[in-house]
Amino acid sequence: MILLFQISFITISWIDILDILLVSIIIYKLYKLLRGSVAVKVFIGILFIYAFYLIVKASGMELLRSILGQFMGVGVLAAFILFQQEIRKFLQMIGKSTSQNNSLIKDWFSKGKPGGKAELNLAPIIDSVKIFSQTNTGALIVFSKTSELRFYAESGDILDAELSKRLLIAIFQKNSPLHDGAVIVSAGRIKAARCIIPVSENDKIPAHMGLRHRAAIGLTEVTDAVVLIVSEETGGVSIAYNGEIYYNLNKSDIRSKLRSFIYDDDEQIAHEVKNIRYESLH
Ligand SMILES: Nc1ncnc2c1ncn2[C@@H]1O[C@H](COP(=O)(O)OP(=O)(O)OP(=O)(O)O)[C@@H](O)[C@H]1O
Repeated sequence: MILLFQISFITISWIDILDILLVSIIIYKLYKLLRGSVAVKVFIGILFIYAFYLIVKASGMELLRSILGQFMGVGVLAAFILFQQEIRKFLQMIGKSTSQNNSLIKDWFSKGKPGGKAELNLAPIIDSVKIFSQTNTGALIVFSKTSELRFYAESGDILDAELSKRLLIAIFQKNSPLHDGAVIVSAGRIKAARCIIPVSENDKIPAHMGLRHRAAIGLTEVTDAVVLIVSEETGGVSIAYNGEIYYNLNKSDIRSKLRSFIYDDDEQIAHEVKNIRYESLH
């Protein structure tokens, strides 16, 4: 092992630095994920007990070490049961960044080749959203990017139908059996309707945003999907992406936001477009 430096009797190597760095990143990511939820208190409690266990172990207190050791063994199992949802979110977050990197590599290789990315026809979406907004019809439309979102599509009814204004209007009509939940659009087709998507637990989401908006934000926290929301209450149109929500959008904002987020095009410029109400939830 390559020795880096020594502080009294402790020798520190590059591996130790890397080890500390990786553990700090994992703890920070976990804390960020749990922040605002009840689980954060349990997480901090476990961290304290573990730190205490390490001190007891290093100081050679055998009896206390063996008691705490037993507790830590059961504690790991208990943590898996207690944090089921958070662990799933954490793994989904890792999966999200991995699939984004894969798509970057794919895009890089497909540069210049025609048909690298399927072109989505935005006209039926913009036209139907205009009608939903004018008639105060609630709608939740998910656009998949690198993942087909099969898991979420299967929570609803699979349609695999051509994307059209008429079909979108028929689905979200208040007396339609498919109007509840989200529609998933993937590869330019309506994959499924009545889908259940994960609800965000972010406590920075304004109180006036209900479950429809929370679910839209929630899905974009764990996938790279873009979600369009029409409020049943106000007719207002919002777009959620990457855990953030952009609201009170007009027709041209909707078009430009959808374009920039779905095709990762001019994302930064779109961020700075004036008059767009943007809620930073991070
Ligand atoms: N987890 C979910 N997945 C998919 N759809 C959901 C989910 N939770 C709620 N919804 C949809 O949102 C509707 C309820 O919306 P709610 O009124 O609570 O939200 P909201 O954000 O206040 O929207 P609105 O402004 O339209 O009232 C449900 O009827 C359902 O269609």
